[in-house]
Amino acid sequence: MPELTVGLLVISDTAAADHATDRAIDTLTAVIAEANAAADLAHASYEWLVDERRIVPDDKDKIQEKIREWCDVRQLSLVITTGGTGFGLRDVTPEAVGEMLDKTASGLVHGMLAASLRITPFAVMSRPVAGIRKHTVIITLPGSPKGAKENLESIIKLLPHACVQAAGGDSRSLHSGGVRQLEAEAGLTGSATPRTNSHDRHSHLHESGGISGDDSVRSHSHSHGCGHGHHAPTPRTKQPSDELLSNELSADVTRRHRSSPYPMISVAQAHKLIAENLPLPTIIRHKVSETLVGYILAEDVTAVESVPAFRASIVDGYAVLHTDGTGIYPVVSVSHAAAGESKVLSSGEIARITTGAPLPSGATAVVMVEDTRIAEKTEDGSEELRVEVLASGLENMENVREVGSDVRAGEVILRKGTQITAIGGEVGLLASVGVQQVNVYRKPVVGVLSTGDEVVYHDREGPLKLGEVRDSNRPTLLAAICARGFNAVDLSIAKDSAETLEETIKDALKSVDVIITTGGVSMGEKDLLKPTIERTFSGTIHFGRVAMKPGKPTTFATIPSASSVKPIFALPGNPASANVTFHLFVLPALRQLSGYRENAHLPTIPVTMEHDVPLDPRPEFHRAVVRVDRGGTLVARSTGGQRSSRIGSLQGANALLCLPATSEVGDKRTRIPRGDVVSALLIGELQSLDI
Ligand SMILES: Nc1nc2c(c(=O)[nH]1)N[C@H]1C(S)=C(S)[C@@H](COP(=O)(O)OP(=O)(O)OC[C@H]3O[C@@H](n4cnc5c(N)ncnc54)[C@H](O)[C@@H]3O)O[C@H]1N2
Ligand code: MOO
Ligand SMILES: [Mg+2]
Repeated sequence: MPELTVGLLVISDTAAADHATDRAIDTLTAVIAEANAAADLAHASYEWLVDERRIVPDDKDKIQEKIREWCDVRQLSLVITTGGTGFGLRDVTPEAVGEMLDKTASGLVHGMLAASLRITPFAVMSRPVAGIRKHTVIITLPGSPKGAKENLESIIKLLPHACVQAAGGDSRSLHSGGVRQLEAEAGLTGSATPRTNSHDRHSHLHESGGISGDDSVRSHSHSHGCGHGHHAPTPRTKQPSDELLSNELSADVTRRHRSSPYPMISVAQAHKLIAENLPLPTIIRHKVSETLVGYILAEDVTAVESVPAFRASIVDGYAVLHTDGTGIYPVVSVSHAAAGESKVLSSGEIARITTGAPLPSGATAVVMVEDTRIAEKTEDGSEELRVEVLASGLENMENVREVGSDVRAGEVILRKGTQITAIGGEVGLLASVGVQQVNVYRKPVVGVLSTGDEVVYHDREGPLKLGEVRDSNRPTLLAAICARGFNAVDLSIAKDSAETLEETIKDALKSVDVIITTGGVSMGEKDLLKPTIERTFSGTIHFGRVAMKPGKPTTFATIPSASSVKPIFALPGNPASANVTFHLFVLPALRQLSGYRENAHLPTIPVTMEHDVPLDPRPEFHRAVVRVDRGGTLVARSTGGQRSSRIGSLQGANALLCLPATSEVGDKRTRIPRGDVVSALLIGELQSLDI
C-alpha cells in the first residue's frame, strides 16, 4: 500500500527542555491513525506513515534545519509543525516556515482557521501558514494539543490529494519518502510490496477525500497509466546522519550507535511517563460472582433491597409483647427461619421463634430460650403448650433486627474505586442486597513475548546446543501476570529479525491490550525492538533507558491503535532484570489500566537490614526476603548473588530493597550497614515469624 510519509515537528521551548511535557506527538499520531482507519474503511489505497517525530525549541534556525532535512533530503510527503504560531515574542514558526515555502497554500490556512473559529474566537490569535517546499506539503498547527487536533482533523481528508499533487503527480516521488518502500526497493527487507498503479490510487483518493472534478489529478493518472505498477524502483541514497541511524532497522553493525541515543532517566521519571501515557481504563458490566474478585468498581453501587428485608429475631426463643411482662403464656404459633406467613400475635400469647426468623406481627420483642421454662407439654411430650417467661423489663424490639438495620434499600453500599477483594466482603455485600451486575473497569489482556535467536522453549527435549538458552522469562512473567488476576496471552518466542518481530507484534496488537517483550533492547546489533516499534508501528518511545540496576535498558512505548494507544513494555532480556522491571513498572501500569488510582504502585515499607549490603553506582532494586521477627520488627535479608542473569535471586523473594546509588549517600559510603533501615517494595506476601 503506498505510504504518505509524515514528519511531526513539535516547536516548543518547554517540550524541548523536557520531552516528557509533550502531548502533541501522541495527539497528532492518534489523529493520523484515525485517518488511516477511516481510509481503510473507505478502501482508499494509501496510508499515512509517521516517519519522523522531533521536538525543537522556538528557534528559527533549528526549525529551518529540520524542514530542510525533511523536505529536501528525506522528501517526506507531509510536514506538520505544532507550536510557535501565536503572538508571543518567541513565536517564530510562521516566519521560519514561511521563508522556506516555494508556494503558499492559503486554502489550507483558511480551512484550518474556519474550523477553529467555529470552536473559539481565540482562533484569530493563531498565525498559521501552509504551503509546499519542493515536493512536500507543510502545515503549521497551533501549540495546544486540542487546537492542533481540531485543525488537523479539519483538513486531513484533503491532505492525501494535496500531497499527491505537490509530489508532482508522480507516484515515484510520492513513494520516495517511504522508508519501508525504500528498503524493499533496495532489497533490504526482502518483502517488496506490490505497488499500486497511480491510476488506482488516485481514483481511491478521489473517493476518500470527497474531491471531484479535478482535472489535474485525472489527467495525471491517465498520462502515467498502469505502467507504473511495475516501474523499475529507484533506490534513494541513505543519509548517514546519526539521527537516521538511531532507528534504522538494517544499519550495518559498523554504523550502529556507539552510545545509546535514549536519555537515561530516573525511576521516578519513568513511573511518571508510564502513568501519563497509558490509555484510560474502559468499563464493562460484570455479574456478581466469585469471578468478580480483583475488579475495581466503576460506579457507586446502591442497595436494591434492605437487609434484613423483614423484622427478624436475633436469638432462638419466644416472640412476645414486651409490655406483657413475666408469667405463663400459651405458645400459639411457631416462626422458623423460612419463607412464609406467620399468625398475628395478641397480648397474652407467645410464639416459638428461631434466629433469623420473621417476627410475627403484633410481637414487639424476643425472649431467649434460656430465660424461659416449660410450664406444660403436649400429651406426647414433644412440644410445649405453655411457657413461663422469666425475663422482666424487656425493651421494645429487644433481640429484634429492624428492617434495613444492616443495609437500607437505596443506600450506597460500595463507592466507585473500591476493589473487590479476595476476602469476599464486597461480593458478600453485593449479593446480600440483590445487586446482580456491576460496572467495573476491564482488566487488560497482556501478551508476553520472548525474543532472541538463542532462546528455546524451556521444555524442549534434549541437551542445549552451544549458545542456546532456555526461555525462563516467558513462563516467569506469565506466572506473575496470572497470579495477579490478569489475563495473559502467550505470544511465544520471536527470532531476532525485523520481519518476525513486526509480524508477531502486528498479530498481538489485534488481541491484547498490553504487550510485554523481553530481550533485544540494549546496544547489540540484534537488538531490534526499539527501531521496530518506532519505524514499523509509528510508536512513541517514551523512554529507552532508566538509571537502575537491574533493568537499565527498560523501554516503554505506545503504539497508536484504532481507538487509542496500546502500551508496549520492552523489558531487558536478562531474567532477573525482566522480573524486577515487571514488578516495578509493568504491574503498576496493569493496575492503573484496571482502575487503580493513586494506589497503583505496590506498597513500600521500611525494613531493617539483617546484614551489610553493598551499594552500586546505579540505584539498585535488591531482591530480598522480608519477615516479621519475634519482636514485631520487619527485617530484610538478601537472596544472595544479584547478577541480572540470575533468576534465582527472585526465588523466595518477597521484596525489592530500594537501595540508593553510591553517589546518593553521604560520605561516599559503599555499604548500608546491618541494622540500618531501608525502603522495600513489597512484591510478595509478608511472612510472619521466622521460617
Ligand atoms: N554495550 C552494552 N551492552 C549491554 C548494555 C549496555 O548498556 N551496553 N546493557 C546491559 C544490560 S544492563 C542488560 S540488562 C542487557 C539487556 O539486554 P537485551 O535486553 O538487549 O537482551 P538480550 O541481549 O536479548 O539478552 C540479554 C541476556 O538475557 C538472555 N535472555 C534473553 N531472553 C531470555 C529469555 N527469554 N529467557 C532467558 N534468558 C534470556 C540472553 O540470552 C542474554 O544472555 O544488555 C547488557 N548489554
Ligand atoms: O540493567 Mo541490566 O538489567 O543490569 O542487567
Ligand atoms: Mg542485547
